Amino acid sequence: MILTLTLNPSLDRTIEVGSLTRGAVIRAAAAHLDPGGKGVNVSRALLANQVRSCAVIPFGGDEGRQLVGLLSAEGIDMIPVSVGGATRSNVTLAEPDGTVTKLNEPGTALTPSELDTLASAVLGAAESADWVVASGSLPPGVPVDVYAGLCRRFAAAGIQTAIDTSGPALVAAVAAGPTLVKPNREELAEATGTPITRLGDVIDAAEKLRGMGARSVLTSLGADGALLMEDDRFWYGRCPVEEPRSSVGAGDAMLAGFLAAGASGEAALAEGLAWASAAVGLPGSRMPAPADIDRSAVRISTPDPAQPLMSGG
Ligand SMILES: Nc1ncnc2c1ncn2[C@@H]1O[C@H](COP(=O)(O)OP(=O)(O)OP(=O)(O)O)[C@@H](O)[C@H]1O
Ligand SMILES: O=P(O)(O)OC[C@@]1(O)O[C@H](CO)[C@@H](O)[C@@H]1O
Repeated sequence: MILTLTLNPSLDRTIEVGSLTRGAVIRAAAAHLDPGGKGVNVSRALLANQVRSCAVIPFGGDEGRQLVGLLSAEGIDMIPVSVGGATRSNVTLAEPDGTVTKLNEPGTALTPSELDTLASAVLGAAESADWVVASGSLPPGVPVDVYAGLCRRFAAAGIQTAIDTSGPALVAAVAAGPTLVKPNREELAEATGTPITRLGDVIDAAEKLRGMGARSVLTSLGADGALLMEDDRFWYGRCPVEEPRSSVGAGDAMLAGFLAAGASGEAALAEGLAWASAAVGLPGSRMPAPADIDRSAVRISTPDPAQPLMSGG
């Protein structure tokens, strides 16, 4: 079973627009509402592919009740912890060429006692978990070492941990020795203080992150694919998408596919890439089901360190 913790979940509203013009009234072509937050998405992708998972989330206000309702309707196994503040809403503006612009609210603060309740819920449920995935930003006021503290407790109990966060929370968690981290290009550059413009920079920075404490590093590189580094070995892969619709949640789908396939080596990287590109071809932050996933387009190759990275970050 894979347990996920999302301290800052969201209602994800995706609005499809023809183009973006600042200051204009833009008439939307379509809109979608999805349950959101990085760990929530990992659980949704796992459920869609019949892999057991349980999502721990705080929820509050009308938005929080709506989030729990949407997750219940999807059949997600979850431990919702009621909190005083309202769950945030995040908005994505999606253009026809697949470009997405995201507006993420900060989220509402968790009190120390709410944080304790959430930590107890995770520690209790983790007894029957193979992995604990802690993902996403921290709401205001939550200490930056919260994931680090959990990593240490799980390591002592022999439970594997995967971390997908950014900034100081990522740096603190890495120092606590997680089994796996899943930065994107920007997060890897920030955590290591290294500019990343070529594939060789990703290899060097991932090695640096391993030196800082992470056991394996799965770096997602948008349209440039992903690079997995573990035990001094690395693999690079890509999976082109013919018609990108929304990359929101693609990194979460990648992490879910990677964990579902054993979380190590070329085969797990290939599965993560297949799930991620399937997510990119779907609207909003919809997670791919088996019928959406095409493994035939995945290409794993020896990385050329000089290869420039084309996608942003
Ligand atoms: N335009 C694209 N074409 C092909 N694959 C893509 C594209 N965008 C994303 N991907 C796939 O999705 C993976 C995750 O994308 P990205 O690096 O943007 O993750 P992320 O920043 O963690 O995203 P999120 O936080 O929204 O989940 C990439 O490694 C790649 O495999
Ligand atoms: O603000 P955070 O926590 O960094 O990211 C939140 C978020 O952008 O991540 C998911 C996609 O990965 C979305 O469902 C959600 O809106």
